This record gives sequence, structure tokens and C-alpha cells, in this order.
Amino acid sequence: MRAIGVILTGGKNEKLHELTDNRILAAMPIAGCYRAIDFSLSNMTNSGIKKVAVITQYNSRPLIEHLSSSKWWDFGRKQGGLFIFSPNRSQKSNFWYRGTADAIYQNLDYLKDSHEPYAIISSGNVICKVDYNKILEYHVDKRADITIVCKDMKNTNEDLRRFGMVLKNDENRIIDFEEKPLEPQGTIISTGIYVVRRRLLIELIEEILSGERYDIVNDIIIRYRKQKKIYAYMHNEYFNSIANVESYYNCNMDFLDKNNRKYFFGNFPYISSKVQDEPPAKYNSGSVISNSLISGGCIINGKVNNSILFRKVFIGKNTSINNSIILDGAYIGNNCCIENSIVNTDTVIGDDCTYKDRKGNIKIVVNRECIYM
Ligand SMILES: Nc1ncnc2c1ncn2[C@@H]1O[C@H](COP(=O)(O)OP(=O)(O)O[C@H]2O[C@H](CO)[C@@H](O)[C@H](O)[C@H]2O)[C@@H](O)[C@H]1O
Repeated sequence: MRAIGVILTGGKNEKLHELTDNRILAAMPIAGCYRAIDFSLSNMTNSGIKKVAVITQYNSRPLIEHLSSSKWWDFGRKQGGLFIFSPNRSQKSNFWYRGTADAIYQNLDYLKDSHEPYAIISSGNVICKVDYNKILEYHVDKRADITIVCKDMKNTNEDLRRFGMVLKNDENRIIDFEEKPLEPQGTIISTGIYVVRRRLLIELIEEILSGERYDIVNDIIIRYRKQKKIYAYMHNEYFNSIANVESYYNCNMDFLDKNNRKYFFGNFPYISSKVQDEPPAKYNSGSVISNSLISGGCIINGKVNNSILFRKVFIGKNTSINNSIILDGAYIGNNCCIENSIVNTDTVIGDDCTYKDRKGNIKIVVNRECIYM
């Protein structure tokens, strides 16, 4: 493959409240038995990219545990492989990563020591399936300096204020870019996935860092949008990214749609994840399950409808779970009613508890306390 990969996961995010107290967005559980970063890593490995760096910072332990072996994504090799970079205090640098460009700058040797002509930058919190071979071909055909993977969001209900908004001409050249505007114009967003010549990336990053600028979007894309040829590659399939409670909930619920499941897990190439060794799920007599994803190690006595149960969840007798996401290791006792909720990892809910919001807002449940409505 002609490219190396960089996956950024080092941003601090508090919009998922207690769900991200101990983990970053890239480590958030998705679709029953995946982590968000599995999608970015699988896209890279499935496109034949053999050298990938994951740049991480805050709350990185669960992510690093998840990346315990590069073989889960087929990166286990002598040349290339999977690299994990955390901030490293040294004579040259005394800082945490001050932004996305600085995170790359502080690991610039990774780019300088590589030989592949292109670099692909992705975020660890994007949920999509992309073939980088096609995007590279497009990048070369267009003679682009930077190609941004973009998506027209006109058919979704997502709040576009959390995205970079792109204005492009008929040839797909980006003529304007506004990062997270309060009043988005148009419906085309940047997915936060970029393709750029490796040497140009080094040049741009060194240039902006010398002016004490640290951000890829504001200091490279927006600043150079007129001088550089920046093109949009339109991704017409599924795209979402995790940024807040609603997008996390919606993104998970999207996997109850059989078309999305077939697209990600039924059609080659597949999304890979770390293999774990849970026993099969067990449905005891009296349990009733409909339209739900149930992962390994779950034990169910009650009713589960339109919900996602991650690994090793216990559901007691006469308990009903509706439109909810129950994360790994949660225990829910007897006679409970849980609706429109996200129950955090390892939460214990005793008997006779009810969590539902009459207005249908999403609740986060952490050890008996409902902390977000
Ligand atoms: N200091 C730091 N060190 C290391 N890593 C860091 C970092 N700060 C942020 N990151 C990581 O870089 C990626 C981008 O994070 P940002 O906070 O810059 O943008 P966001 O993801 O909100 O939007 C981006 O992605 C959306 C699509 O989801 C686009 O629309 C939008 O234009 C784009 O900025 C994330 O994976 C984050 O974890």
C-alpha cells in the first residue's frame, strides 16, 4: 500500500458525561461487541495499509488494553505494524498534545521515517466503512493537495453543528470550510478523514507549528483552503461519529437496522475487533427478546425489546428493557423497568428500579443514579 495511517484519539470529551469518565470516545463500546476504533482500524487494514499509528492522550488505558495485540486487525508484522503514541516529555517537548496538528508534530519522526508517499488521517470515533484505495486513486486523479472524505447528511436527523461544514464546487473542489458553525449552511460535512502527501503533511505541520498553531482543521484546512487544492471525496454510504450522548445512542441503535448490520458485518470486508472468550448468551425460561442485539456472556430472565446488550449483562426476572443500551458487565435485578437509557459498564441496579423518561429523553444510568436527562 502507498499510504501510512494516523488515527487521532487524544481529544478530551465531556459531552458523554460519566460514560467517558474513564475512557475516550475511541474506546466507547459500539454494536454489542465492538469499540469505536475498530472501524477506523478495520478500514485501514482492509485497504491494505500496513503501518498505522494511534495517537492517544487522555484516559487512554482502556484503549491501550483494547489494542493489546496488533493481530486482531492483522497488523502483527515486522515491517510496519500498529504503533501507539502517547505524549512523551523530552528535551524537545514538554507539552501534552496541544491540538490535532501538534499531536502529529510531536510524533513527526513516524512520518519522516516512513517511505510511503501518502498519509491518511482519521479519527478514532468515526463509524463508517471506507476503501482508502479508491480515495487515494481519486486524490491522485484530482492532483489534490488534500482530500477530505465528506458526506451529504441531508437524510439524517443529526445535529450538523458538531461537524465541519464544506462548501464545494461542481468539480468537488472545496471552496469554503466552516468548523462547527452555529448556523450550518448546506448539508455536506467533513468526516474528519483526510488524505495528503506525506511530505506535504510534514511541511504543513512544521510550518504551522513554527507559528504556534496546533489544529489541523483551523490552521491547515481553513487557512490554506484557497492556496492548496483541497478536494471533497463524497462518501455515499453510512457515516456517523460519536460526539455526545445523542450521537452515541443513535449510532448504536442504527445497528438494529438489518441493512446497516449487513453492510458492516455481512459484506466483505468485515469490521474486526479484539477476540474475547465469553460463553454463549443464555435465555432462561420466561425471557422474551425482540429486535435486539445480545452479546456473549449475557444471561436474560426478563424481556428485552429494541435494545443492545453488550457482553456479560445480567437481566433479572420480570424486568423489561426497552430502547436501551446496556454496556458490558451491567447487572439489572428483578422487577425493573428500563427505557430509553444507557446503562454504564459494570453498573449494578437492584430489584424494583425504574428508569424511564416520559419525554423520551435518553438517561444515563450509573450505579443506581440517573445522572443525565
Ligand atoms: N490534543 C489532541 N491530541 C490528540 N488527538 C486529539 C487532540 N484533540 C483532538 N484529538 C482527536 O482528533 C480527532 C478530532 O478531534 P476534534 O476535537 O479536533 O474534532 P471533532 O472530532 O469534534 O470534529 C472532527 O470530526 C468531525 C467529523 O466527526 C468533522 O466534521 C470536523 O470537521 C472535525 O474537526 C478526535 O479523534 C480527537 O480525539
